[in-house]
Amino acid sequence: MDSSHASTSLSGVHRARQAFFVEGGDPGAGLPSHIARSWRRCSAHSPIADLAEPVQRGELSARREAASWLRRCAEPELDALAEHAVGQGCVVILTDATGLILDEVGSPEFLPKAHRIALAAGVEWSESRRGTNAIGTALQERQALMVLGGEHFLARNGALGCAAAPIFDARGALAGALDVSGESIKVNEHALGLVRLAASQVEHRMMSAAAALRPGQGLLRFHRQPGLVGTSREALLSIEDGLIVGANRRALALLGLDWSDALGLPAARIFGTRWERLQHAPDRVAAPDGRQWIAALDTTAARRPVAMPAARSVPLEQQDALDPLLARAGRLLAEGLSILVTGETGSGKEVFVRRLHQASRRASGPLVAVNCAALPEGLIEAELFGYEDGAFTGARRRGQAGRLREAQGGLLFLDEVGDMPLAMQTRLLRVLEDRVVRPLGSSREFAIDFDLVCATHRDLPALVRSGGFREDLFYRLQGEVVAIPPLRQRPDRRALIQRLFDEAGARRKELRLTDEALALLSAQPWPGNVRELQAALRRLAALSEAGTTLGEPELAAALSLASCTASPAHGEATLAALADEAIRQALGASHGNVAAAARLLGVHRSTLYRQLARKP
Ligand SMILES: Nc1ncnc2c1ncn2[C@@H]1O[C@H](COP(=O)(O)OP(=O)(O)OP(=O)(O)O)[C@@H](O)[C@H]1O
Repeated sequence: MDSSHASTSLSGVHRARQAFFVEGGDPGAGLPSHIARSWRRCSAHSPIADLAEPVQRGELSARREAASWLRRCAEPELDALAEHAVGQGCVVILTDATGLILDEVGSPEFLPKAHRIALAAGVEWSESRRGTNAIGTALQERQALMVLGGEHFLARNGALGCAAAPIFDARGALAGALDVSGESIKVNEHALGLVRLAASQVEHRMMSAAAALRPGQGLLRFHRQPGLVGTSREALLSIEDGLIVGANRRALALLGLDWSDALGLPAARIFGTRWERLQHAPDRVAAPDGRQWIAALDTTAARRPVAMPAARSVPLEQQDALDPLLARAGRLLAEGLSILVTGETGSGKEVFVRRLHQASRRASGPLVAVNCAALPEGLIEAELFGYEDGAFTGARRRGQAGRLREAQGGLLFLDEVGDMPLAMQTRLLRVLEDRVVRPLGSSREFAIDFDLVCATHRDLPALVRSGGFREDLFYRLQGEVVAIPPLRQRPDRRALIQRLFDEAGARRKELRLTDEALALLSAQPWPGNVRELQAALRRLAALSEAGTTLGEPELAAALSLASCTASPAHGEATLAALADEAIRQALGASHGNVAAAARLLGVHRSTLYRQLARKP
């Protein structure tokens, strides 16, 4: 906004304040619509205190720790914006998703003034606490915007000018906001453009660094312009098992989708089946709808040791009921014990392991995940222990270090360890005892050093009793057993349902759940646990009209839920029969191809293998 525009709007704002605050009427047309909306929201709130206190220092440290991933990824942008801010006599601010100021840098001349109006670390600048202001209003409106002078709800902030942009994670949840603040006349469209660009660069960094940490996830980078692929202006999609599990805003803008449409969509729907053959080098792809893209796929990131930027503790997910388990497992892991994570399918075992790694002393090392159930028996040995040149004929001629050596200095995650063949168990035990590995066909041994976490949905003690799992390996693996509770038993399931619903598109569409609807959802048996819940909530959000409040009838119309009074045993039996029928149909439609059937069903391949193994 140039200064002439600013002065015109100044008189407009003056009239609007008079109309709204003095005469109690409508602010009128002279005011940007987001400001008028915000004023109305603020006057509906309980009175906003004129003064604001920062949270206690200990609380601020905890909030910074909780947002450490965001802070690390935002550091380069904060530095770059600070250069601009100092020159302009402004400050740059990073907040968390509630609007609490985590970091503030900038002009020594403006900082003391900023502090006088509580624009300081530890103060929450949400709309409900500070009235209309760029941070709180940008978070509320989910868009970059400016709030200048008298547009602030509180008169005491009337000399201030702020431009802020929200920062989103790959699933559309708010992660925080970036803001430039100064005297009103110093903040203009240029500052707004800078924070908007900086926020999208932070999102790009968060998403590409997180994808590199997530085993089994591919990062599809694309654009219409070849020169932009590989830069921070590219569009990004995270893909797991053929389904889109994350997107940045550029990807959504290019595809004309929003998060609730994109998440869960098969990547083939957008790029055709050709996307699976994409490589790291950008290539041309013709989409089924005729559009042309330049795209590249990073799938190797999780396979090779990944250097995270100086990561120490990076709790990617929000705090939840599993935190005490996480802290305990982290301490034992640091003492060199192995952790065995058990839990039903979809309960969040892999998410737990990812968080454990990120909070561990080995967070800057790789996280290498091996799904023992998904590997064909003949290949598991080579995959784990590696092989020397010439150990195989044909296509696999070049040697390979093996997953154990790839995990050097980091964490090795053996998923579905209960499905490991007995011969492999013997070999693994020897490697763990001796801490050296000898690749197939090699005469050399390599020292190994990593933390070990295993997971299984199977009853390992029962397997040991039936001779399917080695007892000595069992004791070696379970330094500690962490049992992830099924969703139906989690004490925080209401909060989890609410959070996942918000992330599934409900916040954006302003959808609300009544208490009864929340109770009904939390009373469901959810045999597929968080995975099933997530899919149901996405469906619910997608099918609902924006702005509606959803009660039991709306839920019943959108989802086929077990009624609260149905006995769990009956509910589970019916669900099992439904699941069997769905599997039969999906396998038929995909001509027996299990990976394709899993994609059709929207479940992980290993889950389907397991279901099939269970069937008589
Ligand atoms: N705390 C959480 N917050 C958000 N999403 C979660 C959480 N826990 C699990 N999920 C989601 O639920 C799904 C299943 O989680 P995950 O893969 O970790 O389960 P799992 O127990 O390893 O499943 P399986 O045994 O079938 O491999 C994933 O899409 C994951 O993102």
